Amino acid sequence: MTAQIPVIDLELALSDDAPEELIASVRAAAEQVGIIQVVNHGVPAELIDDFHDRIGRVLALPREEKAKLASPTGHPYRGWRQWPDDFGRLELERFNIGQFDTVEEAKAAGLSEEYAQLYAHPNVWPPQEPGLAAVTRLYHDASVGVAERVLALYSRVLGVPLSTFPISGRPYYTSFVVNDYPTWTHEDTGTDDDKLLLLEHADGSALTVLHQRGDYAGLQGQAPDGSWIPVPIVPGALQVFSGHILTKWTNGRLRPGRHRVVAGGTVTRRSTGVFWHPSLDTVIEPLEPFVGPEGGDFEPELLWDQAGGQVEEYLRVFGRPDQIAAWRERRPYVAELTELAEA
Ligand SMILES: O=C(O)CCC(=O)C(=O)O
Ligand SMILES: [Fe+2]
Repeated sequence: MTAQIPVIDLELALSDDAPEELIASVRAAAEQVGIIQVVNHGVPAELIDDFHDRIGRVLALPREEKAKLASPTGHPYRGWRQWPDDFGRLELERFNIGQFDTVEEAKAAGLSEEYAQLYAHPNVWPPQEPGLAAVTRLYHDASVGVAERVLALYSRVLGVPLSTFPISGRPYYTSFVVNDYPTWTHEDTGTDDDKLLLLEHADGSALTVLHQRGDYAGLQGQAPDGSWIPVPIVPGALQVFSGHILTKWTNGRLRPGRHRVVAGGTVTRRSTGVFWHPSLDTVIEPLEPFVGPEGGDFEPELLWDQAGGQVEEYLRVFGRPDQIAAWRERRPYVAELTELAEA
């Protein structure tokens, strides 16, 4: 059977009378692709629309207004940022929101003094959208609820109790990004590989819950044979990617959902990702039901060791010299673009 990214009725799949074919399609997708689409997922459509309308108004502001929304300390995962390609052309615009606004808020949620320092770099809330912070919180929490339910579904298809996964009793670690992709205005070779706006990757999360808007299937998920499966825009659906943590937990039984974004369409494509992880003090390692006598295939790693150094690692691999300088000097960074897109 060729690999597929099924659209799953989440409530039905979690119910006692879930049809066996439905469970089988979830199992096949989780084992082969690591991506599903879910409907009947419990996030109200009005909440998704409200969030997207608000963030959409922010992203539609003139560039000089948006430049004021860059992280004041040059943090690559806070506030607004444009991302040029190797030719200096706009490839992706992002708005990142940290899980907590302040160190104090992080500590109140149960983070240690050390871990709470991640939030010493403040979020940037646009003054033009006073309600955005509250709506983001609701949308974030609802997306986390989807991740929890999908993990419950995956534990069902794997035949293990949900309590196998070390997620209870401590605060989750999450990150949050809005991606805004320009339409393609350059030469079209007719090959997807030549118009990638986000290169192929799998997320570092346990699960990622993603909402997408646009007028073409720009998101693609990778099949086991390396081919790419378009993930169409299904009204009301959310996409759920398995991240590296889920793969490590299941000792490779569940595949990380490799995905990429190809340009196209006639309107700006937009997506919002909520990256869901266990708490920062979790040692990520293959869990007992998935490990045979020969031991696990992955080395244990404290999540903090990855998350705490994420900015440095990101800048080491992808940072441009002026971006790195801005971060070292704790000042805002706005990328230079060769061709300035409208607004
Ligand atoms: O825009 C998309 O559909 C995917 C975004 C994504 O993969 C990411 O932000 O990690
Ligand atoms: Fe991703």
